[in-house]
Amino acid sequence: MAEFTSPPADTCPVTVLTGFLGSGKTTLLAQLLRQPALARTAVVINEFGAVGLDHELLDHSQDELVLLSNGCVCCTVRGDLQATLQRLQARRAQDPAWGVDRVLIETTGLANPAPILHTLMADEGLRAHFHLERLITTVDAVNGAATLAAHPVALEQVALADRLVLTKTDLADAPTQAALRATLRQLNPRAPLRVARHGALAAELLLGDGPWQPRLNTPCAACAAGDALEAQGEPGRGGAHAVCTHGPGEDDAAHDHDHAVHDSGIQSFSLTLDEPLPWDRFQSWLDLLQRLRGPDLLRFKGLVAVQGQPGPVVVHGVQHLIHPPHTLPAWPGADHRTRLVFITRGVAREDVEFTLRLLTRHRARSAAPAERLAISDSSEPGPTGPQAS
Ligand SMILES: Nc1nc2c(ncn2[C@@H]2O[C@H](COP(=O)(O)OP(=O)(O)OP(=O)(O)O)[C@@H](O)[C@H]2O)c(=O)[nH]1
Repeated sequence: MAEFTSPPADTCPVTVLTGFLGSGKTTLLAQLLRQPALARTAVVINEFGAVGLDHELLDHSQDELVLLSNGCVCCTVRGDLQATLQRLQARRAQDPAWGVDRVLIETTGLANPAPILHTLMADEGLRAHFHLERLITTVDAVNGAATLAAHPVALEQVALADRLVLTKTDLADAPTQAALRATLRQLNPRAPLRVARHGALAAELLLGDGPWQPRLNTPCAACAAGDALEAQGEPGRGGAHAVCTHGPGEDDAAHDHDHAVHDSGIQSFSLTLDEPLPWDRFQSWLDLLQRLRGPDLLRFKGLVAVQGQPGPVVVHGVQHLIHPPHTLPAWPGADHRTRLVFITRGVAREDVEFTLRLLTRHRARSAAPAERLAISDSSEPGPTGPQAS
């Protein structure tokens, strides 16, 4: 079992920022990095898909930004995280003028924090130079309850946090928020719960206060969390909780949670298009895709090159919610092509690409795109959130 003693005073604090897909991690991070408390922070961004976009949208020195893409720091690119931290430490040692005195790791929305904590706490080489300061979990006020009920990894993210941040409160009504707050309190009674509107939150409310304090010799946090959900009449871990196979009393962090969470029918793919698109047709396609496959579109985001626009349109969708797109005055990097990233459950890349190309090139007069997408017509209601404008 890893020993959890106070970290040496001269080790560098590491904050892990996690939260389910689209729950507002990057939005919060962007706001935090504007504050003096995080001026000397190296940021490690982990993206599930092969194409990363978040790093392009963050206004942070590229010298202090590392992208780990195409895998998850809790499993497939865990070794990359170790190597990245070792490189950061070597740079800090060689170049004191670099001035980095804090590391912030934004995980993918599908990451289980337990193995990440284990990496940070059990690797002796890393422990000599870094200590875990905070585990911050964002929870989306609109999708939070459904996400906690459907995705065991979201329970882990909430249960292990020592700060919870409720996002998108501007989009959720008071009863929805009250019910979610009650659930979060039950899942994790000790973590202060903060609210961030469009990421706005004082860094002092999240950081400081000494190192992260794990609960030792308790049942797995997610198992306990699942039990709490069941007690509320929600589907908790039940038979569907595939995360933990150990018994009460084992140390969460001491065994490998390298489980099948990413294999349960969830896939990621990206599309790149060379030619700028007509916005109205792109929007029609997005509406169709969302209407027919919304519940299975766990997350999509992208930079869209639009005909006649100097900068890209940024699009975001989270389950049934399409966030209002916004236009950037200029492209953030050298690549000016449309890039779309999808994380889906059972929506085939070929169908998404076929319908996108068909609808954006020729205004479809037949039902072909709808037929192609309506593999399992969800007959779910359309988006309840704000429509793309
Ligand atoms: N209305 C509203 N939208 C928000 C808020 N916070 C975040 N968003 C929007 O939610 C969408 C997803 O936010 P991100 O910060 O990219 O979420 P994320 O957790 O980093 O997403 P992934 O890591 O890609 O899964 C974006 O369109 C944000 O603008 C909020 O408080 N209110």
